[in-house]
Amino acid sequence: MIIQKEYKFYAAHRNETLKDKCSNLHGHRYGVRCFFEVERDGEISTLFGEFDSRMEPWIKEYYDHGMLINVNDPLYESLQEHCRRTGEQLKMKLFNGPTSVENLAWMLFTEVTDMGFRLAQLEIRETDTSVISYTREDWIRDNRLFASLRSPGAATP
Ligand SMILES: Nc1nc2c(c(=O)[nH]1)N=C([C@H](O)[C@H](O)COP(=O)(O)OP(=O)(O)OP(=O)(O)O)CN2
Repeated sequence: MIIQKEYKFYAAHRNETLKDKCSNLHGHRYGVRCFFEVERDGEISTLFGEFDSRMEPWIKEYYDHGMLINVNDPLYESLQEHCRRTGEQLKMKLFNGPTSVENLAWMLFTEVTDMGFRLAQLEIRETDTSVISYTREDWIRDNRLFASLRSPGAATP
């Protein structure tokens, strides 16, 4: 059985590897739709609130009103320097590669799995017109790819 739950967060990012408008610092309202695989145990399976009580604080702490940033992006060095100089603590979610929605999907799939939930699929909406569907098979394939490259697509927090 599948339970769908939807979450959202607002974050800044840029994709410095794309030499177009996407390399400008900008923001999105990211939509995250989770497809949780659950087993019925009597009247119900997993309470909706069990998902929310893990997912909502996580998204709020690590993603919401933060900045997704590739540690290899020269901007990251400048932001670190800014934090050192001013003492400000900017919320940055670190990626070991471009902050593409594909890498975001891998990162979120890994984190949700680490929480103990079993995902069949994630859908990530970046814009009004662009949504990616990321399945368990995609995640397994990416894990193999990143292991062979010895460099994960995204860093854990
Ligand atoms: N495969 C991917 N393609 C693109 C990604 C991505 O992560 N994976 N990201 C971007 C940009 O970051 C961009 O912010 C979104 O681009 P785009 O859909 O072109 O933006 P629009 O303003 O045109 O959105 P509309 O909703 O169509 O107005 C680009 N591609």
